[in-house]
Amino acid sequence: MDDTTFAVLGTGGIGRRTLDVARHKDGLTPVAACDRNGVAIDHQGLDVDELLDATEGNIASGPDEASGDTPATPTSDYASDGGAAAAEGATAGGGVKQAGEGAGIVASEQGEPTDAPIDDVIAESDAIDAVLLALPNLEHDFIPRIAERFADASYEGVLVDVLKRSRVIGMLDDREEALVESGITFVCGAGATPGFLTGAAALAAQSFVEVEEVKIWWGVGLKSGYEDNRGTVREDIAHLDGYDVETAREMSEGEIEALVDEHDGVLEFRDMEHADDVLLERAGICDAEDVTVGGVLDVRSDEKPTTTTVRVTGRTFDGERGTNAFELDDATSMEANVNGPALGYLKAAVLRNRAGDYGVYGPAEIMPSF
Ligand SMILES: NC(=O)c1ccc[n+]([C@@H]2O[C@H](COP(=O)([O-])OP(=O)(O)OC[C@H]3O[C@@H](n4cnc5c(N)ncnc54)[C@H](O)[C@@H]3O)[C@@H](O)[C@H]2O)c1
Repeated sequence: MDDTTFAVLGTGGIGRRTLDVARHKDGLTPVAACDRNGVAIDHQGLDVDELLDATEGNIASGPDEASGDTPATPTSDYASDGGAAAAEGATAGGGVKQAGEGAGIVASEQGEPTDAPIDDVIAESDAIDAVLLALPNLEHDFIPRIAERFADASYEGVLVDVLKRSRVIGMLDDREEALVESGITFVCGAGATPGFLTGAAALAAQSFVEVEEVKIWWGVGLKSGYEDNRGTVREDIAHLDGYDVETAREMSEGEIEALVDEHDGVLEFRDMEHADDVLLERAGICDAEDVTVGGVLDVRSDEKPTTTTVRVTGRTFDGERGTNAFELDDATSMEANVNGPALGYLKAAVLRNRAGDYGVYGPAEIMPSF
């Protein structure tokens, strides 16, 4: 495969690791990255070492009145900051400011401050083969609206997101005509779950002619990465009983810490609204209602609190009933399991895009078909 130029929107916990992991994949050149305050663009290739050093413990995840994109609907883009309200003025790792002017990418020699980071990347998108969206999605239509903006600019290339919630997929489908017209191949939900584990379920289903049940159970230990993964933790809280995206978005950092304390740092989730269900249904593998997703997040230990597994139960053509299981090693981190697959799906999508295959795909569709 020829060299692929790519951009990362959002350089928080996930986006920073995307740049890091991409160095270990063949033929990927990062040419643009942005966060809520700034943008870095170099068509010859960004200096990833310098960018990662400058943003270590300094990811601009908190809100900043002057920041964000030039929003079509200001409240939505503001809300999509990961909502880390009380991170304003907070310091992390070596006392580097996390919010306000000077936070995030603008601390890099390659970064420029901007009021419209995403538009700045779109303006350069003629020379960008693929874009990975590592943005928070506390506003359901945030990522679909960004896809629309790329289509409005007649972008021809790949978009990949790592979103989690089922209902976003329908919003992308609603925009599919515009995406196809523009020449966009969009792979949605291409992180770990959904993403890697959805793809694993699609593969595990190949033994069967009828799938009865898919059970996804994940474990994440985040002690060392908690500061750098606040967006992810906040979005996960929205899946707890008694919480939703609105309440999670409004919580102050202190309230989040109190909630984490109440649970001794360990949050357990059952029946999460994760898009694995609709993504498996759209690939024809099973009904969405036959998929359950849950897991355990420990923000006080790097050890995974439980082993991540995918179990697919079904019937074979010759009348047997069985369960195929896929298990991740406890030594593999959440970041490794989101970014390896996200970049893998990105590369697969570039091949499709170059073949003229446009539209919205889920991770289970870029696998053997059912
Ligand atoms: N599918 C999976 O398995 C999986 C796993 C982990 C995280 N995620 C998702 O990844 C996403 C990112 O999580 P994170 O922990 O990296 O979040 P984060 O809060 O650490 O980082 C978010 C980044 O987006 C930037 N940003 C926010 N609003 C912006 C805007 N309007 N314009 C430009 N940049 C903006 C911030 O400055 C920051 O750099 C979340 O939606 C999370 O749910 C998915």
